[in-house]
Amino acid sequence: MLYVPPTDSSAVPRFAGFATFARLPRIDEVAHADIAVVGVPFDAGVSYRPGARFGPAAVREASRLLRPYHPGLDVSPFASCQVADAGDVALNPFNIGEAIETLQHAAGEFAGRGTRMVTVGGDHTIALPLLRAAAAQHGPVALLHFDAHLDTWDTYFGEPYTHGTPFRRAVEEGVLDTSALCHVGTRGPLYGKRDLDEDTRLGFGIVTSADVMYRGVRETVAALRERIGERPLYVSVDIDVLDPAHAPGTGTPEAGGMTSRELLEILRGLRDCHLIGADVVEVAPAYDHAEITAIAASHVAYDLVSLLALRGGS
Ligand SMILES: N=C(N)NCCCC(=O)O
Ligand SMILES: [Zn+2]
Ligand SMILES: [Zn+2]
Repeated sequence: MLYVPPTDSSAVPRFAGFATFARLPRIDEVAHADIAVVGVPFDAGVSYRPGARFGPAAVREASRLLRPYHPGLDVSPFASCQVADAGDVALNPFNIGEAIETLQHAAGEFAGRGTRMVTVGGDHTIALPLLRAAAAQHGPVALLHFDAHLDTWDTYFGEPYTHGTPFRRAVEEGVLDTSALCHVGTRGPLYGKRDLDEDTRLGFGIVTSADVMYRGVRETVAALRERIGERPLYVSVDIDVLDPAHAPGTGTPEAGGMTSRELLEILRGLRDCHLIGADVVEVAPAYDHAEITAIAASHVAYDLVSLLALRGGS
């Protein structure tokens, strides 16, 4: 099967032309997309620095240098199935509830067309509607949540739908398989010890940023694979899981984070898992330097696309 490839960077310089993710075709240029990279420029759910609404554009711009073969996974993701850039889902920036509904509906439409999504945010609020849509298709899903933060807090200023609360809502709504949930890269001060107790009660395991350092990537991957098993898996990557040295351009940075090398290697360790969808969120380019964060996020998205592509067009 021949798939519409990205623009050939030896024919058209990679700094020329429209910035689609990895220079992929737009979704309207292909008959069918097996995998779509979807931007969600939305940041009305943030508790500190705003700006993640500009994340998708920055990640696309930073993705021009990606190449078509992934040696770590031994896959050419754009040749093993049709991958396309679906542009952005336009959400109401003044109404979080409506924005969540709109994204859930859009994600359901991708699923209905047989297109798996790698979503580029946007703040972490968007994980909730994406998980709802994933569960509508697969039943409650396993979740690996890469983040400095738990994002299982209850409310902010009395509001239930924020970037600090999506995974508590997801558990309450029954869209997650509570036997297969884990945060990875957690660190930094909390509001109280109760945060951890409540998080455990919701069903989450935690591999902290320090655990990754002490155990190393191999042991970390083994523990995660054990927890996830064969279940349909959703991966949510908050770019602030990386140390601010590796991802300064984000809204709620915390010192002591993982390196981008650790994160990418852990993701590659998930090659045998049944990944059904993923997101990369919280890139806020206004605080970035030399595209460090956007480049890291573009590589994370490329790895997630590659993991999905390992299963071909299915
Ligand atoms: N970056 C995300 N998703 N959440 C951080 C919320 C931390 C806080 O405001 O206390
Ligand atoms: Zn975070
Ligand atoms: Zn988060």
